[in-house]
Amino acid sequence: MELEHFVIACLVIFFSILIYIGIQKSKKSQQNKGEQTNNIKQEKKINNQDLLIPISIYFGSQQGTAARFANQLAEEGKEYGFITTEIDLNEIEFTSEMKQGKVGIFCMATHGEGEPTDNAKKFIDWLQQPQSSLIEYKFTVFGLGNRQYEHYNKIGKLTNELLEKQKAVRCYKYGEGDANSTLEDDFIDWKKDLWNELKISLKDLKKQKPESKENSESESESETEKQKPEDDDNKKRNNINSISGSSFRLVVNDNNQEINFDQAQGQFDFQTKQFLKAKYCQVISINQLRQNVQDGSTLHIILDTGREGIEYKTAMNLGVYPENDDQQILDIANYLQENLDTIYNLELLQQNNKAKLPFPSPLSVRKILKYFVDFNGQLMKNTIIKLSKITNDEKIKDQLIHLTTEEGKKEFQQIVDIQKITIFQLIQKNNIQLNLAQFIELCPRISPRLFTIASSNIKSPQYVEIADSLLFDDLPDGTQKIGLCSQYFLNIQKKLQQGESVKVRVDFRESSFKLPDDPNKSIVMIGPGTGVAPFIGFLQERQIFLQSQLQKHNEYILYFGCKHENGDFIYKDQLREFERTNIIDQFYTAFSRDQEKKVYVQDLLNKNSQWIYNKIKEDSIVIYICGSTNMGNSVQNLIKEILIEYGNQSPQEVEDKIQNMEKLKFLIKELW
Ligand SMILES: Cc1cc2nc3c(=O)[nH]c(=O)nc-3n(C[C@H](O)[C@H](O)[C@H](O)COP(=O)(O)O)c2cc1C
Repeated sequence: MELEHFVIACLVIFFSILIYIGIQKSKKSQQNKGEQTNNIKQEKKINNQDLLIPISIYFGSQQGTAARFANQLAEEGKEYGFITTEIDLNEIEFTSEMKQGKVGIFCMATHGEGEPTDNAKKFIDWLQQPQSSLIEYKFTVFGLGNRQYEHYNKIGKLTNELLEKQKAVRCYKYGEGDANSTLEDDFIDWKKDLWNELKISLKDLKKQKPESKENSESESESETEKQKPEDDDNKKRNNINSISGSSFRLVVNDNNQEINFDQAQGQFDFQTKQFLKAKYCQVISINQLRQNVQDGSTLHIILDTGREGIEYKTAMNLGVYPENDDQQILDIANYLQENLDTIYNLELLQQNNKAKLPFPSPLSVRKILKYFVDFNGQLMKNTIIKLSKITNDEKIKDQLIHLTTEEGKKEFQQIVDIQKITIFQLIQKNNIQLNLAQFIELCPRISPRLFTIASSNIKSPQYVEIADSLLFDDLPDGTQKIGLCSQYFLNIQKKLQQGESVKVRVDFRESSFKLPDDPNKSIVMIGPGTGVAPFIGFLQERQIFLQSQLQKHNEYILYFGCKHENGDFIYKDQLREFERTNIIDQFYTAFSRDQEKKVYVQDLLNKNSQWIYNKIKEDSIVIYICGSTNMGNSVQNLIKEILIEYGNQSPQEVEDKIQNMEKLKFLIKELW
């Protein structure tokens, strides 16, 4: 009997322990889940009624990342009860926007060689002058840069320093991110406490009443809904119930009339605005520039700018707006249960005069997907979070959120960095049901791809030439992923071969590569691979110049490098002809893999170090470096070593000398 009691007592204790462990485990897992959600949403939100402080989120962006970050902050800020508006720095009057009582968050990318983006140039100039309006203005800055560049995040840092110098008041710490590795994580880390700290540091600022202009999103949305009653049938036809935070909806247009891009009016997303300003050029030809394509492929593309309207300059940059592949567009339309020919009108949901449209309308599904939705780009955590809000399947929701957490970091890297999964693949894999408007809101717009023009406007004012080294990523399953623009040009090449006429949308941008004003200055051009492109234009120009000159006053020296003389020696015949006809005075070639010991352009340059030193000392040369950042950094380091060795100068003196050469445009770089 006693034994029986003892056994029962033991069992009770055993099961109690089991139950206790179970409860603790479940508590812990709930806590973990809570923590994950909190990580995403930050410490939760403030009451809309309490705080409606307007915050402007400015961006200096070239290719759209800073604009995307600004948009993300604007959406998040609204969730926290602020009245946030993202603003292109090119579109405002600074003195009236930036003054005491106002708040600005600046997302600033650095471009060129430590330069502001095109849309931030005027702002940086303005900020460098004394501005009394900035006294007591509240600000914070996040810089976007890439550590491979010498002037890492120069513009983010400069904006931050100048605002401080102008006696503006910091309301949150400065942050910056590295596009070479951890940009989005750096951004997430920086903004972790942003909204909660702003809540404290801005508490004394003038608030706006909820019913006044640019209302909070939920209110404006319901207002719009009130204005546009819809029956069920209509709702189905109009297809769209967008994700939370959505700014527009799509309504079927029965007139079947698409908009002509040149007549588009309204306020558009940063990249859509750039797209609409761009112009179409006819493609004349696309040919292979390499001798063999075993190791890769480089295409030579000739475009006709038309006889009037478009003017370009030698070695300018050309922005190409690639289009999505037709088969992919069809697959996506099928998945979204859309007909490619359906034409939609786009209607803003918010009564906000600063809201931006993602594309002009009326427009067909085909064209929306073709021109305005980047579904092939690198997946960002913010996109995955948005996707998790769309699915109703809790398990998938959790899996998606997990990917964006610290614990899911390895999986994220595997899926995004290694497998290079796209947003559409992720949607398909998880069988997530969504509509076209949701898909558009998930994806960024397509960024222009920048090329340095490889022709001279003096030799051929009507025709622009570029070289595109095609981008292929090897995937773990043995297949390859091809870059959007590479696929685009290959598709065009096929169409041309079939006799079709094709146009591409392009714009022209200033570059720092200009020939010296002084015709007596010699130039050293260092451009391995497609880095040789701007020098083709320079050499064409010299050819024309020398035809009318009896005597040369300077020298043109070219350093070119590639893997094999009979493989990837692009522009080979043209360059050899320039050499033969003395358009190039000295031509040095480094074929890195044609002999046992690898040789690069910097090795050849090193052999001529005494000559280079003498010329730098006399200020009689301009050195141009074009190509990869790695190569550019190695060449620049070599120049520093030469100055130290022959000039007997200290490292600091050499740094100053290099800076001065860059300032005087005796050393000009274009690296990517
Ligand atoms: C042509 C080119 C030049 C760049 N120059 C710099 C630079 O000098 N310093 C730097 O920190 N980052 C530089 N970057 C990196 C960009 O700042 C970074 O990629 C950023 O995320 C781009 O933002 P955006 O897409 O808004 O233009 C450069 C990028 C490109 C493509």
